[in-house]
Amino acid sequence: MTIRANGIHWSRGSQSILGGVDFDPKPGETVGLIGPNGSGKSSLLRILAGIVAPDEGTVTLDGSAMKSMRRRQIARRIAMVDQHSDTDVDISVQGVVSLGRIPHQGMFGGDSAVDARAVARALEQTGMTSKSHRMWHTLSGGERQRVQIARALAQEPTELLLDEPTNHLDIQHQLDILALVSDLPLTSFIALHDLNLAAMFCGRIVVLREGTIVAVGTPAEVITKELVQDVYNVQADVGLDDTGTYPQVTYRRRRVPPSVARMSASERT
Ligand SMILES: Nc1ncnc2c1ncn2[C@@H]1O[C@H](COP(=O)(O)OP(=O)(O)OP(=O)(O)O)[C@@H](O)[C@H]1O
Repeated sequence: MTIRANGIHWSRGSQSILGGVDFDPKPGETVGLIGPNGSGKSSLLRILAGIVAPDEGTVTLDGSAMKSMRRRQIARRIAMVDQHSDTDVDISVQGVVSLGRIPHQGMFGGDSAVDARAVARALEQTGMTSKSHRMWHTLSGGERQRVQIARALAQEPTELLLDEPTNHLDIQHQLDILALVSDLPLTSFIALHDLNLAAMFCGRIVVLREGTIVAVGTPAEVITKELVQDVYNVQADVGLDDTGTYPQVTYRRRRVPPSVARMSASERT
């Protein structure tokens, strides 16, 4: 068993952000969460991570309600990388990644050899070993992203939640990080905007629109030209990759409406 969402509702003020989300992933599967801006992907990930409590519904971990679990218990299982991880503290790359070990340490610290091995492995997996002594604030955006992923891997979670993990990454690192995550023997939820990467690396795709799930299935079942048109209001062609394994989307360029085309550049901004 793994994380399960049952009838999740979450509102802020008068805005309903998640309106009844049910999802029951298979242990070990890589789930891609896709949907337009503001459709509720980050909110759902934060609820699944136990960071935010839903107004209605429950999240369970191996059948136990997460709200009845202690923070540390949850942190030993679930690691999350959100979109805006940052710190003002003067801390090295190694220091950031070592934070992932805290849930496994008791009052007097943990097994330092086990912790050091987990940190070294996570740095290696994310290609950050050579920068382990650099200070966090000197890193590029993509390097910071990889360090946050290393921190989550050092946590040795059984469930990994990643919110737009490929933001800031060059194409090589996008492919490497998603290949790494999809090969790990853990259940992962990855919010992604890139439908082609979602199709390549996720075993199942969940599509959110305005806080509700509108489609769930394998990439081939879900990523269709009709869905891209319906959910994103974009025309696209959807074929299969060279190996015939997963769908690949080619977007059609939108025609600029004549009224906008006639405007000068300064009027457009
Ligand atoms: N704490 C909050 N208070 C008020 N509104 C919120 C809060 N968190 C999220 N929202 C709103 O909920 C909606 C869903 O936001 P969320 O960040 O979950 O969407 P998303 O699908 O991750 O979007 P994006 O693709 O742009 O990252 C948005 O309209 C957002 O403004």
